[in-house]
Amino acid sequence: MDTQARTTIIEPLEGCLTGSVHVPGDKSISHRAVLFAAMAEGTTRLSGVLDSDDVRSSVRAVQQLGARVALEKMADGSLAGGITGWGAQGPRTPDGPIDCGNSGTTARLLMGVLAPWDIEVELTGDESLRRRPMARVTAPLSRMGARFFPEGAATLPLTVRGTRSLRAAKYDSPIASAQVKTAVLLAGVGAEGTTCVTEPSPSRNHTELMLPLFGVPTTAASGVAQVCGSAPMHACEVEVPGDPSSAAFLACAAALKPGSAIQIEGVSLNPARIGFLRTLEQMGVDASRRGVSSSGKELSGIVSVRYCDDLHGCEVPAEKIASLVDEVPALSLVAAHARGITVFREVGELRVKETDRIAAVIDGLGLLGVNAWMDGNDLYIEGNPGLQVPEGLRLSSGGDHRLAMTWALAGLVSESAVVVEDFEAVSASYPGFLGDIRSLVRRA
Ligand SMILES: O=C(O)C1=C[C@@H](OP(=O)(O)O)[C@@H](O)[C@H](O)C1
Ligand SMILES: C=C(OP(=O)(O)O)C(=O)O
Repeated sequence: MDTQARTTIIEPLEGCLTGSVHVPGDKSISHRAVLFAAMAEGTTRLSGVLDSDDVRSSVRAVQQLGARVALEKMADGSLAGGITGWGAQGPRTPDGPIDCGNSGTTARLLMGVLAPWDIEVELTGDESLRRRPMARVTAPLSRMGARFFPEGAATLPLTVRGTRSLRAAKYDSPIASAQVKTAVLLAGVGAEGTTCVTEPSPSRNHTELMLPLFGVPTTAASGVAQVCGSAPMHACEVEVPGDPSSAAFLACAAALKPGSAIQIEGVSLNPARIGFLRTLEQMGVDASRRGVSSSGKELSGIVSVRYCDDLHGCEVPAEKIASLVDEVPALSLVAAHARGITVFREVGELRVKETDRIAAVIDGLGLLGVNAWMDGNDLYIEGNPGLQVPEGLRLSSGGDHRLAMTWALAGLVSESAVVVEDFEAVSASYPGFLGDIRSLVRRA
């Protein structure tokens, strides 16, 4: 690998992928573990926390708000240690704005964390985060009594003004978003009465599974997530399993690289997160999972994936998109190598992630010689079995970690190198991606 002026040359893998690997901690669960520990009374012990730029944004934020963080880097690269929360005393007013960096989860969840306190905090982020929609969270929180400035602000920077007299709410979310659901539920933890959220299809449920560990009465049944406030949160122990969204990149690599057969160990097998395995299976891939342990109600285990020499297109229905929302770029690359057409229904949300991932996938696959298009909010990909990347191909991540890994994958499984601009964006979620994938290479 050569790095020059923010471009990285990704050389093809010199052999198939075999053996076992552990992926780093789950990003969604790490954010929640850090934020909930900061909200709680006492010292929460955490292990397996992902050390990435996005999670560091959450860690810095809670430090600015008065939580005491004593996390250390472990030999396996994870963070472990204690976080002593502000508990009943509440967060303190930070010295200046809180910079959420590139992390949508940090910004949106913090709004819910701050809403039930008499505090004014300015939130901001990098160029990408300052373009992303925030009204989806400010609207329900405003109905509960929180205020946001400038009045009507729909993007960062904005100032949250919370209130101790926050009202509980019943919120029928128009989108399946775990960030929206979590922000409302966290606000509800500090409001008197029952706060509940419904959504059009199930989004990831890590919040509902973790809040009871911190002593918050929480239920989730028949599509309704509910908390009873106001509830004091107390310290507990949280063990973070491996990230299925990171595992998905290794799984897609194994499915595409001839001769490969890998096991990914210690991965979260939360059904709301492993839609990518079902989609790979539908495309003909031998992909399986085996649960071996659990932390609280989060199951984790081993994912096994083998190379597939007869990939075929499939249809992913709208109600399954939330279970693989961050994996659509990587799965699109697999679809680009498959026979026939793959369609991902109702993926309009991808337009407002770190980049417009729809435009990026269509443009990037176009440069690979693969036809992809949108019809309404459905993404279509017409695969090309035997696809090889053209010599000298240059693709840009646009600063988006999922695209950095998707375009790297295009080169890793091909016969020619690919130049990826701004590959460093991987540090948002999976700084060790290239090292992990190369650790699986066995020369023929
Ligand atoms: O709650 C979370 O941890 C996340 C929810 C999803 O976003 P939305 O809530 O916007 O769907 C996902 O894309 C993001 O990577 C993490
Ligand atoms: C969309 C993502 O994260 P966030 O919304 O936290 O920036 C992602 O990790 O792909």
